[in-house]
Amino acid sequence: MATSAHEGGDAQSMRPSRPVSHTVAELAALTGAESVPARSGAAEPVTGVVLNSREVQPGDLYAALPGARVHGARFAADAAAAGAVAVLTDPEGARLLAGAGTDLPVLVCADPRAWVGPVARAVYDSQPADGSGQELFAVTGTNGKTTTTYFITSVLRALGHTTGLIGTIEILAGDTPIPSHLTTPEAPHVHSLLALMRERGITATGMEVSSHALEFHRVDGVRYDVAGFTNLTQDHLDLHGSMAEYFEAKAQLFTADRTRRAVVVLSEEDPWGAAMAQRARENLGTERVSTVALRGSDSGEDADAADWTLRSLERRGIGTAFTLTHADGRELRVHTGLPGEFNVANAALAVLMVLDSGVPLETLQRALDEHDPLTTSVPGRMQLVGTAPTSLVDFAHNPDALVRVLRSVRPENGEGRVIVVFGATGQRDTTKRPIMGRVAAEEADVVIVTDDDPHGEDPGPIREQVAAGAREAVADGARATDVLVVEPRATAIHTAVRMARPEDAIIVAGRGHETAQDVNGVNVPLDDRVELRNALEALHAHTKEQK
Ligand SMILES: CC(=O)N[C@H]1[C@@H](OP(=O)(O)OP(=O)(O)OC[C@H]2O[C@@H](n3ccc(=O)[nH]c3=O)[C@H](O)[C@@H]2O)O[C@H](CO)[C@@H](O)[C@@H]1O[C@H](C)C(=O)N[C@@H](C)C(=O)N[C@H](CCC(=O)O)C(=O)O
Ligand SMILES: Nc1ncnc2c1ncn2[C@@H]1O[C@H](COP(=O)(O)OP(=O)(O)OP(=O)(O)O)[C@@H](O)[C@H]1O
Repeated sequence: MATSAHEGGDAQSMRPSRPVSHTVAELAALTGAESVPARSGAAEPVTGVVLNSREVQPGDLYAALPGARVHGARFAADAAAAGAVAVLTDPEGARLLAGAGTDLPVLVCADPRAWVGPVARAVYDSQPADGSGQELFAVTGTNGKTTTTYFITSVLRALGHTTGLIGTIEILAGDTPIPSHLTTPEAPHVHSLLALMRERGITATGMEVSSHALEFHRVDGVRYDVAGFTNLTQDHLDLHGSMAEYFEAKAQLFTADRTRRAVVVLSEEDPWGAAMAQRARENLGTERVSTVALRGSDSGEDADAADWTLRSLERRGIGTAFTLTHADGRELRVHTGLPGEFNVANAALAVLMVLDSGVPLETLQRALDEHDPLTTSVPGRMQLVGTAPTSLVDFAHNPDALVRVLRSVRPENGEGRVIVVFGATGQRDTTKRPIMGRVAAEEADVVIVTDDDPHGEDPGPIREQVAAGAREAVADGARATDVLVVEPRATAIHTAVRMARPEDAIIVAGRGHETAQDVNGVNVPLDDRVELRNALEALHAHTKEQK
C-alpha cells in the first residue's frame, strides 16, 4: 500500500479563498504559548497554517514540529523566505531557532502538534460556532473506512445533500478530485478543506479517520456529528505496539469534544466493537450511542445487547439486500450493490450513521428506495475486472480483510478454485506477514506471493516471510496445495490468469486503486486493474485462436 509522503503539491487546491485572519498575538493567546519572543510581527495577520516549509505561502504560520527524522525547526529559514509570518514550535525547536537568525515571532508550546488543529480551525474558521458548517461524519476502524464513507456520501446525496469526501482514494471538495496522499490529511489540510467545502456549498462530508491521524493530532479541533466504528483487527502494530494501544488510539474519536454521537458495529468475531461501544457510552452517554450486531444477529449476546440487528439477508445481483431491525420494532430496508458480507456491515453502519444524524426514518427509507442499490462500486474495493474466471481487485492488506475477501469470492456451488495474488508492504507492521501467508493458504486454493510496496526494504525477504506462513499452513493441512513466489507483481498477475479455469475466482489483493508501487522512494507505475484486464484479454484472445 503506497502512502507516499506529502510533498505539498496539492496543498494550494485545499485552501479556501477567504481565510479569516488572526494576529500572531491572538494565536499565541489561544495556544497559551509560553513565550512569544518576537522581535517583530506580533500584530501580523496569519492567513494560513502549514506543517511543511515547502507549502508556505505569504501570511502563513509554520508549525515546526519534531519529526522521526528531523526537527521542523531546521526548515524555519525556508519558511520565512517563502513568506511565513510566525513559527509554532516546542522548546527544542526554539533552541534550534535561537541560533538560526530568523526574526519571526516564535510561539513555544510543550506539545505544539496538539495546537496545530485548534490554530488551523481558528485561522480557517473551519467549523463556525453558528453551525453554518457542513454535517460531518467520521469513520474509523481497521478495515472498511473508505467503503463506509462512500456509502455515507451515497446516502447523503440521495437525501439531497451536496457532499464532500476525505479519504484514502481521493478528496472530493468540488468538481475536481484532489489526489489523496494520506487516509487522513494533516491538521492544516483538514481544516482548510472543511472551510473550502463550506465556501463551495458542500452540506455534508464523510471522512476517514485513521489511528495515525488520532495519534498525530490530525483531527484535533474538529467536531463530528456522528462517528462510526467498523472493526479492530491486526494492523499498524509498528506504530501502536499492541492491540490494546491500537484500541486506545481509535477510542480517542469517541469522546464528547470530538463527536456528538456514535454508531458501533458489534461482531462476535471482534471483541473490540463491544469495548468501543462501552467506551463511547461512558464518554457520550448511552442515548448518544447506537450499536448494530452482525454475526449471531438472530441470537447470541451481541445481538441481544445491540440496538439494531441484521435480518433477511438475501443475495441480489452481486450485492446483498437486508433489513435493519431495531429492538423497538423500527425497520430499514437496505440494498448494497457491492459484493462481500463485510460490505453489509459497511452499508449498515453508513445508513445508521446518517439516521443518527437526525434524518427521519421514513425520509431515509424513501431515499434508499429511490436510489437502489446503494453504491455499486468503490475504486479498487472488490472491483470486478472480468468474468470466467471471476477476477477482482481488492485492497485487503491485513489478515482479517484477506480472510473475509477470500471467503466472499468462493463460488457458492463449491466448484472452482480461489487463486490469490498478494504481498506485504515493506517498512510497516512486519508481524502480519506470515499471518497473511497463513490465512491465504487456509482460505485460497492457490497462493501466489509477490511484492506490494517494498518502500525502502529489500522485497525478497518480505516475500519469503509471507510465503513461510503460507507453507507452514500447507504443511498443517490447509486448503491450498500450491504456494508460488512470483515477481514482479505484473508477472504474478499474469501467472494467476494463465493458471485459472473459467469456473475459478482470481483475487489480486492489497493495492486496490493504487497506480504506482513505491520502490525505494521511486513511484513505479503499476495498476493491478490494468494488469489483470490485460492478462484476461490475452487469455481470451488465446482461447479464441485455439477454437
Ligand atoms: C509515520 C508518520 O506518520 N510520520 C508523519 C510524521 O513524519 P516524520 O515525523 O517522519 O517527519 P520528518 O520527516 O522527520 O519531518 C519533521 C517535520 O519537518 C517538516 N519538514 C520536513 C522537510 C522539509 O523540507 N520541510 C519541512 O517542513 C515535516 O513536515 C515534519 O513536520 O509527521 C509528518 C508531518 O508532521 C507526517 O506527514 C508523517 O506522515 C507520513 C507522511 C506518513 O506516510 N504517514 C503514514 C504512515 C500514515 O499516516 N498513514 C495513515 C494510516 C493509513 C492506513 O490506515 O493504512 C494515514 O492516515 O494515511
Ligand atoms: N467491514 C470490513 N471488515 C473486514 N474487511 C473489510 C471490511 N470492509 C472492507 N474490508 C476489506 O478491507 C479492504 C480495505 O477496505 P477499505 O478501503 O474500505 O478500508 P479502509 O479502512 O479504508 O482501509 P485503509 O485505511 O487501509 O485505506 C477492502 O478492500 C476489503 O478487502
